[in-house]
Amino acid sequence: MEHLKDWEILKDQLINKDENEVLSQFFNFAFHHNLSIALWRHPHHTEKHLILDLSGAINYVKADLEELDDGFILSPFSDEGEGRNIFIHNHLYYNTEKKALKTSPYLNSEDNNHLKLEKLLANLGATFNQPNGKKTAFHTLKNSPVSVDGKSHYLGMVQKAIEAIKAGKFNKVVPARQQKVTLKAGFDLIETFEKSCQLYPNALVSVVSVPGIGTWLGATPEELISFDRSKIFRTVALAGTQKINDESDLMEVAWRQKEIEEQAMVSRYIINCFKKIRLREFEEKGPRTARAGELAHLKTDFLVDTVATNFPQLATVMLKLLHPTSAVCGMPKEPARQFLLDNENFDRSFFSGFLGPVNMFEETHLFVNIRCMQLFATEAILYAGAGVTAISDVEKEWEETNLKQQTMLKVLS
Ligand SMILES: C=C(O[C@@H]1C=C(C(=O)O)C=C[C@H]1O)C(=O)O
Repeated sequence: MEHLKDWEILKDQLINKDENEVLSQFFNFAFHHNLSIALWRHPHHTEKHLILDLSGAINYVKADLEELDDGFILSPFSDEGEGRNIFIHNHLYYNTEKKALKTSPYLNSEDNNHLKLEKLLANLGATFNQPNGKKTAFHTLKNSPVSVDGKSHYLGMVQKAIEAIKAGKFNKVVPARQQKVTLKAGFDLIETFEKSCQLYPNALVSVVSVPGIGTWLGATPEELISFDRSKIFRTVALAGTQKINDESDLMEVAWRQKEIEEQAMVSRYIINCFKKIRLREFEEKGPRTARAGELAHLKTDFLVDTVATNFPQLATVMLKLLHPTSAVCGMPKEPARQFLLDNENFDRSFFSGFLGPVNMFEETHLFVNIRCMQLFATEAILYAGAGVTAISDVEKEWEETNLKQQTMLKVLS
């Protein structure tokens, strides 16, 4: 195949280049050719994965994991009609440690796209021949959302939530808010991604950029579901927040009743989902304290052997039941979601949705999209929510959203 030859040349060009420059060139290429691109680094790992979708289309899919090819999924908080999930195909894969490039079998097929793809690959080769020097380009929406409510609106909403809980409408709700930040003059997407990787080793750090949809960057500590090569399913109950510093000993962190109950609700929610599908054999570990940058959370791990339980579609089934979890929406789910729709005054879009690699090297790792921001040409919108229960204090919940937004403010500074 002709293009494989091009590909080998490209590989030679990449091998001696600076890592950030290579990543930046991939984004510039995606921007100029209107292609979707995703870059991510797993928690506790150093290698970075990048995929490029050469189809030039926005692919909307259902989150049926068994049906999907290998790629990266980006899903909104609210998926009313289902099928609003965006899928980035793994047509082209780059790994920073192996310096390896892999093309999908799709590229070798003789279909109509073949010539277009060959041309794109040749162009990509040319991109790497040019000196970079410029900032990284990325897809943006023209207008950033206009309404960003301030503190008084948030405090009012939390107060209203507490009253609704006391009136028995629901047990917990997670009101969120936006914060608009002007990007500093020298802002660079790849440098910001790198800084996030360094600051947040326990997080899934990712950047996703899709034409007509925009660009999201985040460092999330919250795994929604994972399904690995040994067919083990995992999920976590993560909630309760307090500030810690770099030297804090996690064993020494003490929790108040409010956080203990709040997190127990998330655990109960997961166990109820298992009950609904009559799954009795699951392992539960925790809760214990987990670090997310300068924040501590309470975390319980759940694990299921899908071979032993004979439940190969567990990940897809649980994904539908779990999302949006009571960690980012509330409990029970429906009245909490309705409260958020009625009171938040903004579209959460992909905030508190989920994202991550699907069927990549036979593994799927989906995370809740928190500690993230939506990037525009000159500004970013940061998002954060806080879990409200009957014994919440309005000022403390506001402060908690500030602490969570610090995660991204720190990488922008
Ligand atoms: C909603 C967010 O985080 C979630 C809510 C938490 C809480 O209420 O204590 C803690 C961790 C996350 O599950 C966020 O970061 O915006």
